[in-house]
Amino acid sequence: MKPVIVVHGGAGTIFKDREEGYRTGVKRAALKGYNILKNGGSALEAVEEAVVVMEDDPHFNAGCGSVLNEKGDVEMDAIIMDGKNLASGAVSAARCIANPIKLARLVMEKTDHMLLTDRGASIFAKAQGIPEVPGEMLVTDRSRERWKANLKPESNPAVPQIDLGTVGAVAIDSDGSVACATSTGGLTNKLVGRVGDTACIGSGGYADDLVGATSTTGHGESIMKVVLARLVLHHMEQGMTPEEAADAALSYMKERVNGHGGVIVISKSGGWTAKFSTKQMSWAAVTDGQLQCGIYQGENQITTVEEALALLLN
Ligand SMILES: NC(=O)C[C@H](N)C(=O)O
Repeated sequence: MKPVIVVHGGAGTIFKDREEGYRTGVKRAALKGYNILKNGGSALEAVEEAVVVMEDDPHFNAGCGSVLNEKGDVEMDAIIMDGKNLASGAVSAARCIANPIKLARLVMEKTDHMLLTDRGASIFAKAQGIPEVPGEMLVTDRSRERWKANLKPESNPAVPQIDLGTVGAVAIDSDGSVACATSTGGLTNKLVGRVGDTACIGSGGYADDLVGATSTTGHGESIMKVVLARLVLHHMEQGMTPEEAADAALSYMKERVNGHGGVIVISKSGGWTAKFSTKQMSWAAVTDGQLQCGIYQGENQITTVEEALALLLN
């Protein structure tokens, strides 16, 4: 099987001055994951590392760069899933760690559980030797400004949600195994303790070697109502291509609950797509030595991996 990785940097509206940062970020993440796959690494490893790259990049709403809750704090959700055996691990309302996706993987591998939240996630992180980082280190000037602006009585609650920026990855490795990973700071000015779609299996992501894998982004409460990731896979089980399945699931979410978002999808045969019902979604994919990337509907910039690497290193 030819390895493939697809990543997203969130669905929503990306402001012009931030486009380049998003493009570079998703390309870097996809190349990192692809390199792992090319060297015989597993899909699970590839999606985790790709997500770590974006959690560490302050452009994205995950890890450093996460949006702030109503109290001005970062609380993060993340999930990882292995298509081989349907194992998954997740954390919600996780605080003061750099890479929630790593903690999610430890939940999967070191506990009998699938989701740890808030204080429990912190206790577990400490027990696993994950360094605590001061919450402030995850906060960018931009997220603080937006948080403050949204506290003003005249602020429009719909506006803060337009540039989302959750991150995710799906991959298939040379053994034909699939995996997904998704990580987010959630929604700006959310209530303390709000658990979003990202931490919930079937909503924020799903992976099954018998079908394929999906990672989602968008309005979490809508995604949870339609269990978006599992819905995409359900459509593929019924014979749809990744593209048809993504379109059908996103249309259903729009029509049924007026929800918008995006998905990246990979099938068990290596077919893939990146689709969104928002104005934009940053995404990148690597397969066959070729990197593809886009932000706008219908956009697909294609370069060779060598060209992309040369540009990124400059
Ligand atoms: N940016 C996003 O995708 C937000 C995320 N789905 C949430 O609602 O927590």
